[in-house]
Amino acid sequence: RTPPPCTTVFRWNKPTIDGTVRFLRSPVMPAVVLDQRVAPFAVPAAAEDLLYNAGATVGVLGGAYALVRAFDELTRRNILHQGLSRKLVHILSGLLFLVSWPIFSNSPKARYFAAFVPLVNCLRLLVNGLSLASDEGLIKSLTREGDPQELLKGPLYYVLILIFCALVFWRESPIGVVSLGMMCGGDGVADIIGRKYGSIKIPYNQNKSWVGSISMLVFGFLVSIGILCYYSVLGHVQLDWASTVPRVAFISFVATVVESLPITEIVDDNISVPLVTMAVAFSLFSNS
Ligand SMILES: Nc1ccn([C@@H]2O[C@H](COP(=O)(O)OP(=O)(O)OP(=O)(O)O)[C@@H](O)[C@H]2O)c(=O)n1
Ligand SMILES: C/C(=C\CO)CCC[C@H](C)CCC[C@H](C)CCCC(C)C
Repeated sequence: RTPPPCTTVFRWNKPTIDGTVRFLRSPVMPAVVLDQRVAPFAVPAAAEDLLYNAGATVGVLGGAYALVRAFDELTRRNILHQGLSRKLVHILSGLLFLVSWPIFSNSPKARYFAAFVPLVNCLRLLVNGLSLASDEGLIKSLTREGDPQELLKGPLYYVLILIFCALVFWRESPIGVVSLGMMCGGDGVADIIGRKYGSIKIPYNQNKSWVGSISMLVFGFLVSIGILCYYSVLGHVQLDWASTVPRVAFISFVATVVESLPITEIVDDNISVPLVTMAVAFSLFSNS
């Protein structure tokens, strides 16, 4: 069948939802105009979409592996303390995962390809946490004391939240973005700043400090707004910023209060912070 006579802005074969191989001008990538009448052959869009997303998954998996290995190496060489390395992996993994979401296609199935990355890491954590294997680099860069069973707590909850946000909220909703912004960006920075400068403790929790909580509030808010701007520029979300900014600020405040509570012994921050953030964000954004 002769392809329709039309001119298309070519964007690296990023297929679209309705099955046509229609290309969108990207604010990020250079655009090349291609006349489909001279296209050498047409690959079914579904197959092209699958190959495209599979490639993106492999690339992001490689990035995840490289990130953990890099911090393992920095810890081995005593360039970074193990605790700081763990927190930096905590911050960067989730935020870079969010940054990677627009790489995937516009297909409704793209979120499953993205979620496969934290799923693979979830299996790595389970296998090593149950001592069925022993990836010393993984254990050293993701645990406080080098105990493999630590992988089955904070890190495991962390990747499960990444999977949940990718599948349930994906790029179209600010809820997943803000939840991960507060869990990864906010909580991670609270630890780093709080440990170093947190001499004035919070009255109701002597393990947390004012400067740590304020750092979480500010950094978590800025990261969430930054990622939402990034998604907005790429066309994944359309937000009324006049109402979005105060809503994200309020959500960040609530998440920070929850993180400051003396409940770590009962529920891990990697569960309480994102779940409360999701609940508040859902109530504030679901009617918009
Ligand atoms: N609002 C906060 C949060 C953390 N901290 C500092 O960071 C340390 C670790 O914080 P916490 O969030 O409890 O870390 P964990 O979640 O237990 O650490 P991990 O993520 O490594 O499990 C605290 O003891 C404290 O010194 C702080 O001062 N103020
Ligand atoms: C130590 C951590 C949490 C405890 O508070 C972080 C655990 C990190 C995971 C094991 C690795 C997760 C990788 C991401 C799913 C994907 C990152 C992709 C990006 C391109 C680097």
